[in-house]
Amino acid sequence: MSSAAAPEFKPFNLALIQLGQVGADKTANLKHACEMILKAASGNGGTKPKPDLVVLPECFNSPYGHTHFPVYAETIGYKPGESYSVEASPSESVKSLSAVAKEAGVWLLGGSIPERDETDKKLYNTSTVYSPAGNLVAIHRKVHLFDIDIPGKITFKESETLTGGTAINYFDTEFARIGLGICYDVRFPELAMINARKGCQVLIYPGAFNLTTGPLHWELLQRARAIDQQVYFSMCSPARDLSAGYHAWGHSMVVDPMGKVIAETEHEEDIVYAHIDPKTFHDARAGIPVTTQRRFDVYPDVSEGIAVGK
Ligand SMILES: O=C(O)CCC(=O)C(=O)O
Repeated sequence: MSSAAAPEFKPFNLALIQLGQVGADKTANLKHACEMILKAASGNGGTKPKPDLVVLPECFNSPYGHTHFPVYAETIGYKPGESYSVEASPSESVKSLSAVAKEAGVWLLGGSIPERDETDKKLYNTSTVYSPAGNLVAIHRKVHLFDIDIPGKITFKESETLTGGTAINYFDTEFARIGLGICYDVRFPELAMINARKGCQVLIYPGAFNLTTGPLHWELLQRARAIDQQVYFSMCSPARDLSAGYHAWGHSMVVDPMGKVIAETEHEEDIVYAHIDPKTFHDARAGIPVTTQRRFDVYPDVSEGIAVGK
């Protein structure tokens, strides 16, 4: 995490892994995720450009549901601003993701996993991010917990076992500043707004919408966040598994700063590739200059005084 000026936005290639086969066996889930990361990083065996950044979905190492979180939770022990040793990490998932990021030579946004904090004894839904050298460089704990009740359709209560994170997070690469969020976080424009104002050119949220809200809101919310912040916006979902307790919508996608969906898949396991072009970002902001037309004399700047990553 850096509070310095954002890196110059350069073209890069992104790959989203819409991961399937997420079952009860965590070691098998991790093994499959690592195989798919290597496949994505190879550009699908050379048919696609090698990605600079690879992304996994929300809750990729365990079944999704509040009863599973305490069973699968791992201690990570990452503290922003402090050095972190992957070798000494108590987390099997951190060790595996670090090793595969290094082997593949890519930035890796490792979806999210249930995390147990040994200090406050609480559980979080946490993303971890790795550099191509395999260093753990950032985490994001889902801020807004998925507690909804649509009678006859879907009732879900993450807060039965999870606690919401208290920080807004991004990470810097040599090609962009990337803002983080997880799934339900997309419904809260303030989070995206703050990261965009802090210089993020790209926002990526691992997510797992469902068959009720997915068809209505998954694409709409991403296009809304892309347009209102004039950033690239992307969400990476698990594949749909109708034999699992939670049925994910799938449709992992990438939206450009004009709100155009530039890459998308259906609901099976797949890898979505996208080329991220800063020209679209600069053209959107030059042509529709809302980023310089804000009226902070009429309403407050929500990013004012927010320390990202703290
Ligand atoms: O916001 C939604 O409709 C779905 C959110 C969700 O599935 C999640 O936060 O995990």
